[in-house]
Amino acid sequence: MLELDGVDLIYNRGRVDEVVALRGLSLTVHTGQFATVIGSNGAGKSSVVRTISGAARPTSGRVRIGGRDVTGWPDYRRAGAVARVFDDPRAGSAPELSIEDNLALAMSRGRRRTLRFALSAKRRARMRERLALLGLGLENRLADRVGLLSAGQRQSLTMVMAGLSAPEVLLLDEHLAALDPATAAKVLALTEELVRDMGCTTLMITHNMEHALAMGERLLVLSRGTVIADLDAATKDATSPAGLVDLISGSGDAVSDRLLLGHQTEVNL
Ligand SMILES: Nc1ncnc2c1ncn2[C@@H]1O[C@H](COP(=O)(O)OP(=O)(O)OP(=O)(O)O)[C@@H](O)[C@H]1O
Repeated sequence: MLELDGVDLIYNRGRVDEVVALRGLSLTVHTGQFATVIGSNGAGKSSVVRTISGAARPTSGRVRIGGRDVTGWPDYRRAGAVARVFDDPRAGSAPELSIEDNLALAMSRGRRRTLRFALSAKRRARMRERLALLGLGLENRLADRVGLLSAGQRQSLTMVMAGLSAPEVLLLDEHLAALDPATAAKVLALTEELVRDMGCTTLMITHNMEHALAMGERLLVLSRGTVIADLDAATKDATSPAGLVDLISGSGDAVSDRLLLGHQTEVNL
């Protein structure tokens, strides 16, 4: 279970350029629940992700993972509990290392295990099995350097790597944003499968209203650093992109171009 309790995050506190990115944000995401998060530019989506991953420390409030208070834990200490997939497909893997070595590192992430342990025959079989799920043939290219892969292949690999580290919380931080629409659709389908397979608590940040509505069983709408709407599966199913636009603009936030563009791109496909 992931819990944020009265979290404030203030950047540049006490300076003229002070920004309140999160204000009194409280949120409970139950174990295994898959929630999507949407909001306009500057709503606080990245700040939520950074607060959970440990990249940013809240100014006040608590963060708990699996009942443990991790508020004061830096990101490296949370590595075994939290996996984050970034928008940049290059960010999650080492280009000079082989697919196999990248996966081995992912398996040992946050644990006291050596690379040799990670490369046992059993582990290699598990890698192959996971890669085969992608349907990209990567299971037969274990020795290839990751730098040779396309953006979509690399982001898919990053997703598999995130799963291998067996995190309690998976943060998908606009992980489709840099992919072309066709590749994004493939990685999206894969996301659904991997998240189900991993069974971990998942937050997927997106600018794409269709994706926010279609994925997961809960939708959180952020505005000005707080949750302004928390839709359960049934309400989400009954909500249209136009309804989401109304929710966001009703909160006083401008509906950013990226939200609208994402919507139109999907509609035109
Ligand atoms: N490192 C930082 N220093 C100062 N202000 C910041 C910093 N990071 C974010 N902010 C500000 O905090 C607020 C929330 O930003 P955040 O990046 O969390 O929003 P977001 O919803 O992810 O936006 P976007 O969709 O545009 O990426 C914004 O006003 C932003 O300008």
